[in-house]
Amino acid sequence: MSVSVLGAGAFGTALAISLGRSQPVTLWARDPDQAAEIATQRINTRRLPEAPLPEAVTVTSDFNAACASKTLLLAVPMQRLRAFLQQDPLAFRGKNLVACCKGVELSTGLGPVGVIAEVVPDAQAALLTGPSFAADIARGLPTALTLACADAVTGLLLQQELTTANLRLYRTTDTIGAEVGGALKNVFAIACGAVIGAELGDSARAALMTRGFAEMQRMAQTMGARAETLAGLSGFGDLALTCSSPLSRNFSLGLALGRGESFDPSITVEGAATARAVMEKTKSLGIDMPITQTVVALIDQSLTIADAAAQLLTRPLKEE
Ligand SMILES: NC(=O)c1ccc[n+]([C@@H]2O[C@H](COP(=O)([O-])OP(=O)(O)OC[C@H]3O[C@@H](n4cnc5c(N)ncnc54)[C@H](O)[C@@H]3O)[C@@H](O)[C@H]2O)c1
Ligand SMILES: O=P(O)(O)OC[C@H](O)CO
Repeated sequence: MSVSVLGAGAFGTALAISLGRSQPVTLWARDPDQAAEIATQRINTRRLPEAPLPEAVTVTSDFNAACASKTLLLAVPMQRLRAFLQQDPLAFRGKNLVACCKGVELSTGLGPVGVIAEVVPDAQAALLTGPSFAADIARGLPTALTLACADAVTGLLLQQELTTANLRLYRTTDTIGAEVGGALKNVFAIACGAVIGAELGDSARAALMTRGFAEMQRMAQTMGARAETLAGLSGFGDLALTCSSPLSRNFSLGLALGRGESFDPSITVEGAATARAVMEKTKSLGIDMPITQTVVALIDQSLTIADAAAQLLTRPLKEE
Protein backbone atom coordinates (compact mmCIF):
# COMPACT_ATOMS: atom_id res chain seq x y z
CA MET A 1 0.00 0.00 0.00
CA SER A 2 1.24 3.53 -0.69
CA VAL A 3 0.17 6.95 0.55
CA SER A 4 0.03 10.36 -1.13
CA VAL A 5 -0.73 13.69 0.46
CA LEU A 6 -2.56 16.07 -1.87
CA GLY A 7 -2.04 19.68 -0.86
CA ALA A 8 1.30 21.07 0.28
CA GLY A 9 0.05 23.56 2.85
CA ALA A 10 1.14 23.47 6.49
CA PHE A 11 -0.88 20.40 7.45
CA GLY A 12 -0.28 18.37 4.29
CA THR A 13 3.46 18.97 4.55
CA ALA A 14 3.48 18.04 8.26
CA LEU A 15 1.63 14.77 7.58
CA ALA A 16 4.01 13.90 4.74
CA ILE A 17 6.98 14.54 7.04
CA SER A 18 5.53 12.39 9.82
CA LEU A 19 4.67 9.49 7.50
CA GLY A 20 7.90 9.90 5.54
CA ARG A 21 9.98 9.05 8.60
CA SER A 22 8.94 5.41 8.23
CA GLN A 23 7.53 4.83 4.71
CA PRO A 24 7.61 6.24 1.16
CA VAL A 25 5.15 9.13 0.72
CA THR A 26 4.28 11.39 -2.19
CA LEU A 27 3.50 15.06 -1.47
CA TRP A 28 1.59 16.80 -4.25
CA ALA A 29 1.58 20.59 -4.69
CA ARG A 30 -0.63 22.13 -7.37
CA ASP A 31 1.90 24.85 -8.16
CA PRO A 32 4.79 23.31 -10.18
CA ASP A 33 7.19 26.05 -9.05
CA GLN A 34 6.40 25.39 -5.41
CA ALA A 35 6.74 21.62 -5.91
CA ALA A 36 10.16 22.10 -7.55
CA GLU A 37 11.25 24.46 -4.78
CA ILE A 38 10.23 22.04 -2.00
CA ALA A 39 11.78 19.09 -3.86
CA THR A 40 15.09 20.90 -4.27
CA GLN A 41 15.36 22.61 -0.90
CA ARG A 42 13.75 19.67 1.00
CA ILE A 43 11.75 22.21 3.00
CA ASN A 44 8.42 23.98 2.54
CA THR A 45 9.65 27.52 3.14
CA ARG A 46 6.21 29.08 2.52
CA ARG A 47 4.15 27.01 4.96
CA LEU A 48 6.41 25.03 7.31
CA PRO A 49 9.80 26.73 7.20
CA GLU A 50 11.51 24.92 10.09
CA ALA A 51 10.78 21.32 9.17
CA PRO A 52 13.01 19.44 6.69
CA LEU A 53 11.50 16.62 4.62
CA PRO A 54 12.75 13.05 5.18
CA GLU A 55 14.33 11.34 2.17
CA ALA A 56 11.32 9.06 1.71
CA VAL A 57 9.08 12.03 0.76
CA THR A 58 8.78 12.55 -3.00
CA VAL A 59 7.45 15.96 -3.99
CA THR A 60 5.60 16.40 -7.28
CA SER A 61 3.06 18.54 -9.12
CA ASP A 62 2.15 15.56 -11.34
CA PHE A 63 -1.43 14.89 -10.27
CA ASN A 64 -1.75 11.49 -11.97
CA ALA A 65 1.49 10.26 -10.44
CA ALA A 66 0.29 11.32 -6.97
CA CYS A 67 -3.07 9.64 -7.50
CA ALA A 68 -1.40 6.28 -8.20
CA SER A 69 -1.44 5.61 -4.44
CA LYS A 70 -4.39 3.73 -2.96
CA THR A 71 -4.65 6.06 0.06
CA LEU A 72 -4.89 9.79 -0.64
CA LEU A 73 -4.82 12.36 2.17
CA LEU A 74 -6.73 15.45 1.05
CA ALA A 75 -5.08 18.42 2.77
CA VAL A 76 -6.90 21.33 1.14
CA PRO A 77 -9.17 23.82 2.95
CA MET A 78 -12.81 22.81 3.52
CA GLN A 79 -14.35 25.37 1.15
CA ARG A 80 -12.00 24.19 -1.66
CA LEU A 81 -12.55 20.45 -1.24
CA ARG A 82 -15.47 20.05 -3.66
CA ALA A 83 -13.81 22.00 -6.48
CA PHE A 84 -10.62 20.04 -5.91
CA LEU A 85 -12.43 16.69 -6.20
CA GLN A 86 -14.51 17.82 -9.16
CA GLN A 87 -11.41 18.63 -11.21
CA ASP A 88 -10.97 14.92 -11.94
CA PRO A 89 -13.41 12.69 -10.02
CA LEU A 90 -12.38 9.61 -12.06
CA ALA A 91 -8.87 9.83 -10.60
CA PHE A 92 -10.33 9.27 -7.13
CA ARG A 93 -12.56 6.27 -7.90
CA GLY A 94 -11.92 3.26 -5.67
CA LYS A 95 -9.40 5.12 -3.51
CA ASN A 96 -9.27 5.60 0.25
CA LEU A 97 -9.90 9.34 0.47
CA VAL A 98 -8.93 10.76 3.86
CA ALA A 99 -10.10 14.33 4.31
CA CYS A 100 -7.74 16.32 6.52
CA CYS A 101 -9.80 19.51 6.63
CA LYS A 102 -12.22 20.80 9.27
CA GLY A 103 -15.44 22.64 8.59
CA VAL A 104 -18.88 22.76 7.02
CA GLU A 105 -19.37 23.58 3.34
CA LEU A 106 -21.15 26.90 2.88
CA SER A 107 -23.12 25.91 -0.20
CA THR A 108 -24.48 22.57 1.11
CA GLY A 109 -24.03 22.33 4.89
CA LEU A 110 -22.04 19.12 4.39
CA GLY A 111 -18.83 18.20 6.19
CA PRO A 112 -15.75 16.82 4.38
CA VAL A 113 -16.91 13.18 4.43
CA GLY A 114 -20.30 14.23 3.07
CA VAL A 115 -18.67 16.19 0.24
CA ILE A 116 -16.44 13.24 -0.73
CA ALA A 117 -19.43 10.86 -0.67
CA GLU A 118 -21.35 13.18 -2.99
CA VAL A 119 -18.58 13.82 -5.54
CA VAL A 120 -16.86 10.40 -5.48
CA PRO A 121 -19.52 7.94 -4.24
CA ASP A 122 -17.43 4.88 -5.06
CA ALA A 123 -14.45 5.91 -2.92
CA GLN A 124 -13.99 5.03 0.76
CA ALA A 125 -14.37 8.37 2.56
CA ALA A 126 -12.58 8.98 5.85
CA LEU A 127 -11.60 11.91 8.05
CA LEU A 128 -8.40 12.60 9.97
CA THR A 129 -9.11 15.17 12.67
CA GLY A 130 -8.31 16.15 16.24
CA PRO A 131 -5.92 18.33 18.26
CA SER A 132 -2.68 18.95 16.39
CA PHE A 133 -0.66 21.84 15.08
CA ALA A 134 1.22 21.16 11.85
CA ALA A 135 4.47 22.39 13.43
CA ASP A 136 4.12 19.94 16.33
CA ILE A 137 3.54 16.98 14.02
CA ALA A 138 6.45 18.00 11.81
CA ARG A 139 8.77 18.26 14.83
CA GLY A 140 7.80 14.74 15.86
CA LEU A 141 6.13 15.84 19.09
CA PRO A 142 3.61 13.37 20.56
CA THR A 143 0.14 13.79 19.00
CA ALA A 144 -3.12 11.82 19.01
CA LEU A 145 -5.87 12.15 16.37
CA THR A 146 -9.14 10.53 15.36
CA LEU A 147 -9.47 8.52 12.15
CA ALA A 148 -13.18 8.37 11.29
CA CYS A 149 -14.49 6.02 8.60
CA ALA A 150 -18.00 4.59 8.34
CA ASP A 151 -16.57 1.36 6.94
CA ALA A 152 -14.98 -0.36 9.96
CA VAL A 153 -12.62 -2.54 7.90
CA THR A 154 -11.22 0.41 5.94
CA GLY A 155 -11.02 2.44 9.16
CA LEU A 156 -8.86 -0.24 10.79
CA LEU A 157 -6.62 -0.44 7.73
CA LEU A 158 -6.17 3.34 7.62
CA GLN A 159 -5.53 3.52 11.36
CA GLN A 160 -2.67 1.06 10.95
CA GLU A 161 -1.35 2.66 7.77
CA LEU A 162 -1.33 6.25 9.04
CA THR A 163 -0.22 5.80 12.66
CA THR A 164 3.43 6.78 13.11
CA ALA A 165 5.89 6.63 16.01
CA ASN A 166 4.72 10.03 17.31
CA LEU A 167 1.22 10.25 15.82
CA ARG A 168 -1.22 7.87 17.49
CA LEU A 169 -4.60 7.37 15.80
CA TYR A 170 -7.84 6.29 17.46
CA ARG A 171 -10.58 5.07 15.13
CA THR A 172 -14.33 5.53 15.03
CA THR A 173 -17.12 4.79 12.57
CA ASP A 174 -18.95 7.96 13.68
CA THR A 175 -18.00 10.30 10.85
CA ILE A 176 -20.77 12.80 11.66
CA GLY A 177 -19.56 13.27 15.23
CA ALA A 178 -15.96 13.70 14.08
CA GLU A 179 -17.01 16.20 11.40
CA VAL A 180 -19.13 18.31 13.75
CA GLY A 181 -16.51 18.44 16.51
CA GLY A 182 -13.71 19.48 14.15
CA ALA A 183 -15.90 22.09 12.49
CA LEU A 184 -17.33 23.77 15.58
CA LYS A 185 -14.18 23.90 17.68
CA ASN A 186 -12.86 26.48 15.21
CA VAL A 187 -15.97 28.64 15.67
CA PHE A 188 -15.60 28.62 19.45
CA ALA A 189 -11.85 29.30 19.15
CA ILE A 190 -12.73 32.56 17.37
CA ALA A 191 -15.09 33.44 20.24
CA CYS A 192 -12.44 32.59 22.86
CA GLY A 193 -9.78 34.58 21.03
CA ALA A 194 -12.12 37.58 20.94
CA VAL A 195 -12.72 37.33 24.69
CA ILE A 196 -9.00 37.18 25.45
CA GLY A 197 -8.23 39.94 22.93
CA ALA A 198 -10.81 42.18 24.59
CA GLU A 199 -9.37 41.31 28.03
CA LEU A 200 -12.62 39.84 29.32
CA GLY A 201 -10.74 37.17 31.25
CA ASP A 202 -9.99 33.44 31.46
CA SER A 203 -13.24 32.77 33.33
CA ALA A 204 -15.22 34.09 30.35
CA ARG A 205 -13.15 31.87 28.05
CA ALA A 206 -13.91 28.80 30.18
CA ALA A 207 -17.62 29.65 30.07
CA LEU A 208 -17.52 29.96 26.28
CA MET A 209 -15.65 26.68 25.89
CA THR A 210 -18.15 24.86 28.09
CA ARG A 211 -21.28 26.35 26.55
CA GLY A 212 -19.72 25.98 23.11
CA PHE A 213 -19.23 22.30 23.86
CA ALA A 214 -22.96 22.16 24.73
CA GLU A 215 -23.76 23.64 21.28
CA MET A 216 -21.42 21.12 19.67
CA GLN A 217 -23.15 18.21 21.42
CA ARG A 218 -26.61 19.59 20.58
CA MET A 219 -25.86 19.84 16.88
CA ALA A 220 -24.02 16.53 16.66
CA GLN A 221 -26.67 14.54 18.50
CA THR A 222 -29.46 16.11 16.43
CA MET A 223 -27.57 14.85 13.38
CA GLY A 224 -27.27 11.33 14.82
CA ALA A 225 -23.71 11.41 16.19
CA ARG A 226 -22.58 9.52 19.29
CA ALA A 227 -21.91 11.44 22.52
CA GLU A 228 -18.60 9.66 23.12
CA THR A 229 -17.22 10.97 19.81
CA LEU A 230 -17.77 14.54 20.96
CA ALA A 231 -16.05 13.74 24.26
CA GLY A 232 -13.03 12.43 22.32
CA LEU A 233 -10.08 13.90 20.44
CA SER A 234 -12.11 15.25 17.52
CA GLY A 235 -14.49 17.17 19.81
CA PHE A 236 -13.42 18.04 23.35
CA GLY A 237 -9.73 17.43 22.57
CA ASP A 238 -9.54 19.83 19.65
CA LEU A 239 -11.75 22.37 21.42
CA ALA A 240 -9.30 22.42 24.34
CA LEU A 241 -6.27 22.94 22.09
CA THR A 242 -7.71 25.48 19.69
CA CYS A 243 -9.43 27.65 22.29
CA SER A 244 -6.32 27.96 24.42
CA SER A 245 -3.40 28.51 22.05
CA PRO A 246 -2.30 31.61 20.12
CA LEU A 247 -0.72 29.16 17.64
CA SER A 248 -4.27 28.56 16.36
CA ARG A 249 -5.22 30.70 13.39
CA ASN A 250 -8.88 30.66 14.44
CA PHE A 251 -7.99 31.80 17.96
CA SER A 252 -5.69 34.45 16.44
CA LEU A 253 -8.49 35.82 14.26
CA GLY A 254 -10.58 36.13 17.43
CA LEU A 255 -7.70 37.86 19.23
CA ALA A 256 -7.49 40.40 16.39
CA LEU A 257 -11.27 40.99 16.54
CA GLY A 258 -11.08 41.47 20.31
CA ARG A 259 -8.22 43.95 20.02
CA GLY A 260 -9.76 45.80 17.08
CA GLU A 261 -6.81 44.86 14.87
CA SER A 262 -6.77 43.73 11.23
CA PHE A 263 -6.11 40.13 10.20
CA ASP A 264 -4.44 38.82 7.01
CA PRO A 265 -7.34 37.51 4.85
CA SER A 266 -5.05 35.07 3.00
CA ILE A 267 -4.59 32.95 6.16
CA THR A 268 -6.69 29.77 6.27
CA VAL A 269 -9.29 30.31 9.03
CA GLU A 270 -11.93 27.58 8.69
CA GLY A 271 -14.16 28.79 11.54
CA ALA A 272 -15.36 31.95 9.78
CA ALA A 273 -17.11 30.28 6.83
CA THR A 274 -18.12 27.35 9.03
CA ALA A 275 -19.94 29.62 11.51
CA ARG A 276 -22.08 30.95 8.65
CA ALA A 277 -22.69 27.47 7.25
CA VAL A 278 -23.71 26.18 10.68
CA MET A 279 -26.18 29.03 11.24
CA GLU A 280 -27.79 28.21 7.89
CA LYS A 281 -27.96 24.55 8.89
CA THR A 282 -29.58 25.26 12.25
CA LYS A 283 -32.66 26.51 10.38
CA SER A 284 -33.42 22.99 9.19
CA LEU A 285 -32.16 21.31 12.37
CA GLY A 286 -34.30 23.59 14.57
CA ILE A 287 -31.65 24.05 17.27
CA ASP A 288 -30.37 27.03 19.22
CA MET A 289 -26.68 27.98 18.70
CA PRO A 290 -26.26 31.38 20.41
CA ILE A 291 -22.44 31.40 20.54
CA THR A 292 -22.13 30.42 16.88
CA GLN A 293 -24.63 33.16 16.01
CA THR A 294 -22.56 35.67 18.00
CA VAL A 295 -19.38 34.66 16.15
CA VAL A 296 -21.08 35.35 12.81
CA ALA A 297 -22.08 38.79 14.06
CA LEU A 298 -18.54 39.52 15.32
CA ILE A 299 -17.00 38.53 11.98
CA ASP A 300 -19.57 40.67 10.16
CA GLN A 301 -18.73 43.45 12.62
CA SER A 302 -22.46 43.96 13.20
CA LEU A 303 -21.91 43.55 16.96
CA THR A 304 -19.22 44.89 19.29
CA ILE A 305 -17.51 42.54 21.75
CA ALA A 306 -19.14 44.40 24.65
CA ASP A 307 -22.62 44.04 23.13
CA ALA A 308 -21.93 40.38 22.29
CA ALA A 309 -21.01 39.66 25.92
CA ALA A 310 -24.09 41.55 27.18
CA GLN A 311 -26.34 39.67 24.75
CA LEU A 312 -25.05 36.25 25.85
CA LEU A 313 -25.24 37.16 29.56
CA THR A 314 -28.85 38.38 29.37
CA ARG A 315 -30.36 35.38 27.58
CA PRO A 316 -33.27 33.78 29.51
CA LEU A 317 -31.99 31.77 32.49
CA LYS A 318 -32.15 27.99 32.03
CA GLU A 319 -31.06 24.63 33.44
CA GLU A 320 -27.54 23.53 32.54
N1 LIG B 1 -2.16 23.84 10.00
C1 LIG B 1 -2.55 23.07 11.01
O1 LIG B 1 -1.94 23.10 12.10
C2 LIG B 1 -3.70 22.12 10.84
C3 LIG B 1 -3.85 21.08 11.77
C4 LIG B 1 -4.92 20.23 11.64
C5 LIG B 1 -5.83 20.40 10.60
N2 LIG B 1 -5.64 21.39 9.71
C6 LIG B 1 -6.63 21.54 8.64
O2 LIG B 1 -6.01 21.29 7.39
C7 LIG B 1 -6.69 22.02 6.37
C8 LIG B 1 -5.66 22.73 5.54
O3 LIG B 1 -5.00 23.64 6.41
P1 LIG B 1 -3.50 24.08 6.21
O4 LIG B 1 -3.00 24.52 7.53
O5 LIG B 1 -2.71 23.05 5.49
O6 LIG B 1 -3.74 25.37 5.29
P2 LIG B 1 -2.69 26.12 4.37
O7 LIG B 1 -3.31 27.44 4.09
O8 LIG B 1 -1.33 26.07 4.97
O9 LIG B 1 -2.63 25.24 3.05
C9 LIG B 1 -3.72 24.99 2.21
C10 LIG B 1 -3.18 24.35 0.96
O10 LIG B 1 -4.27 23.99 0.11
C11 LIG B 1 -3.90 24.32 -1.21
N3 LIG B 1 -5.13 24.50 -2.00
C12 LIG B 1 -6.09 25.41 -1.80
N4 LIG B 1 -7.05 25.26 -2.73
C13 LIG B 1 -6.67 24.22 -3.51
C14 LIG B 1 -7.24 23.58 -4.63
N5 LIG B 1 -8.42 23.96 -5.12
N6 LIG B 1 -6.57 22.57 -5.20
C15 LIG B 1 -5.40 22.15 -4.68
N7 LIG B 1 -4.81 22.71 -3.62
C16 LIG B 1 -5.45 23.74 -3.03
C17 LIG B 1 -3.08 25.59 -1.09
O11 LIG B 1 -2.26 25.77 -2.22
C18 LIG B 1 -2.27 25.28 0.16
O12 LIG B 1 -1.09 24.60 -0.17
C19 LIG B 1 -7.66 22.97 7.11
O13 LIG B 1 -8.97 22.46 7.05
C20 LIG B 1 -7.18 22.94 8.54
O14 LIG B 1 -8.23 23.13 9.47
C21 LIG B 1 -4.60 22.25 9.80
O1 LIG C 1 -4.67 26.94 13.27
P1 LIG C 1 -6.06 26.41 13.36
O2 LIG C 1 -6.95 27.31 14.15
O3 LIG C 1 -6.62 26.07 12.01
O4 LIG C 1 -6.00 25.05 14.19
C1 LIG C 1 -5.15 24.03 13.77
C2 LIG C 1 -5.72 22.69 14.18
O5 LIG C 1 -7.00 22.50 13.66
C3 LIG C 1 -5.72 22.46 15.66
O6 LIG C 1 -6.13 21.15 15.93
